[in-house]
Amino acid sequence: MPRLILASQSPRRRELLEQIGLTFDVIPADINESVQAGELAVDFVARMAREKAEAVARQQPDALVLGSDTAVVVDEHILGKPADKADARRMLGLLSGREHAVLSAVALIVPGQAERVITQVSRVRFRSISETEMHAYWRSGEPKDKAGAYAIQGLGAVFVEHLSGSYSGVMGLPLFETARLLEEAGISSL
Ligand SMILES: Cc1cn([C@H]2C[C@H](O)[C@@H](COP(=O)(O)OP(=O)(O)OP(=O)(O)O)O2)c(=O)[nH]c1=O
Repeated sequence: MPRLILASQSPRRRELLEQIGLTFDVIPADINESVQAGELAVDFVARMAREKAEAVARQQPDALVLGSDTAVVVDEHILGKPADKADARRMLGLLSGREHAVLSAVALIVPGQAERVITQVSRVRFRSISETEMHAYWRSGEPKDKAGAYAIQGLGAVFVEHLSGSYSGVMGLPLFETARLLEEAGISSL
């Protein structure tokens, strides 16, 4: 069995990949995560997932490497992780009382093969969030390292009126798409 590496520092991604019974190592990728002028959100997340996988594959040329990226998109805004409390407040204000998209891309590099990327799109509708709740939510510590300043798997679940798409994708690693990529490469969960 070839070695599988998850190119991520995210504890959520590690838990999700463990959920489908895979054995793997974790090596975080250190890349520049800024959006290029005029770049569409779908292109941005796919490029980030690819660049994370490529950065680790350069150090580990014999391994299969998975990279992933998640962004929350509302209107033309791509929301990454909030810089501080004011930024989290801004993001939650944009998400309050309406629907947004969560884009999660996963890239797989297999030695000697063309790189593959799948981008999964979910739609999430939030109820209205009051100013008091935004402050309380920030104080919980949860928004800090999450795209869009919320976590569907945590306290943020109370805002989620409706989800269509992939719960694991919103959390950071779409498992259906990930399993499909790995199966094509000969790694099966079952
Ligand atoms: C929307 C949402 C995001 N998130 C998290 C998943 C990701 O960890 C993070 C998005 O940031 P990313 O920049 O995609 O990932 P990361 O920096 O945490 O990890 P790495 O780049 O090393 O792979 O937000 C949740 O945990 N729950 C949610 O509901």
